[in-house]
Amino acid sequence: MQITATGLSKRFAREWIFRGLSHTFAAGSATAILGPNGAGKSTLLNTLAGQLLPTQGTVAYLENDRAVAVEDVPQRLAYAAPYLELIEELTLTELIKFHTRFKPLRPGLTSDELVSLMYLEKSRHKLVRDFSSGMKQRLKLALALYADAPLLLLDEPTTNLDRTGVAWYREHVAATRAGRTVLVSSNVPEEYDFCEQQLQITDFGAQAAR
Ligand SMILES: Nc1ncnc2c1ncn2[C@@H]1O[C@H](COP(=O)(O)OP(=O)(O)OP(=O)(O)O)[C@@H](O)[C@H]1O
Repeated sequence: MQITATGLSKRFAREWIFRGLSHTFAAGSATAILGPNGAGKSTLLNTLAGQLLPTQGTVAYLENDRAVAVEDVPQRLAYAAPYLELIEELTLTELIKFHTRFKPLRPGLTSDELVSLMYLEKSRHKLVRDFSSGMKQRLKLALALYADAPLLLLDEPTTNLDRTGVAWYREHVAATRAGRTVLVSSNVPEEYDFCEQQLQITDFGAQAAR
C-alpha cells in the first residue's frame, strides 16, 4: 500500500507536533521515523494510519493503483505499539483466537504455528496478565508481523525485549516485511536498520513551524 502525505500537520491545543510534512511512502518500502522522546513519532504514525485526524493536510492511500478510503485502512493495518493493550483476561490460545477473528494470520499460518514461532508453547493456557513484559511484547509483535495486512506499523518494537528478544524481532521482521509498507518509529538503530528510508520528525517539528 502506498501512503502519500501532503502538507500534513498536527497540532494539540497550541502545540504544533509536525507541520507541512509531504512524503510518499512507497508500497513495499520500509521507513524509519526518527526523533527524540516526545518529538511526535507516535502521533505521526497514528495520523498516517488514519487513526488521528490531521489538523491540516491530507493522507491518501493507494493499493494496486486503486484509492483506499481511510475507513478501509484498519482492516489492512497491523500495528504493534507500547500503548496498544492486549486483552489480559484471556489465555494465549483464547487471545489468538479472538484477535485473528478480526485480523487473520497470513495464509497458511496456523495459530499453533504462531505459538511455536513465539517460543510460547508452554504458555498456551496461561493468562496474558501473567506473561512477563517481554513475553507480552513478543506476542504483540508476532500478531502484527504475522497478520495478513499490507501495512505494518511498529512503534518502539523492541520495548521490553532482552538480547534474545531483539534478535527474534530482527529475524521475524526480515521474514515478514516483503511486499508490505513498513513504518518503524524508533530511537534504536537495531529496531530500524533494515529500513531503506529515514524520516526525521524534527525536520517537520515545532522549529520548522515557526
Ligand atoms: N492526545 C494528545 N493530546 C495532547 N497532546 C498529545 C496527545 N498525544 C500526544 N501529545 C503530545 O504530542 C507530543 C508528541 O508525542 P508522541 O507520543 O507522538 O511523541 P514520540 O516521539 O512518539 O515520543 P516517545 O519517543 O517518547 O514515544 C508530546 O508533547 C505529547 O505530549
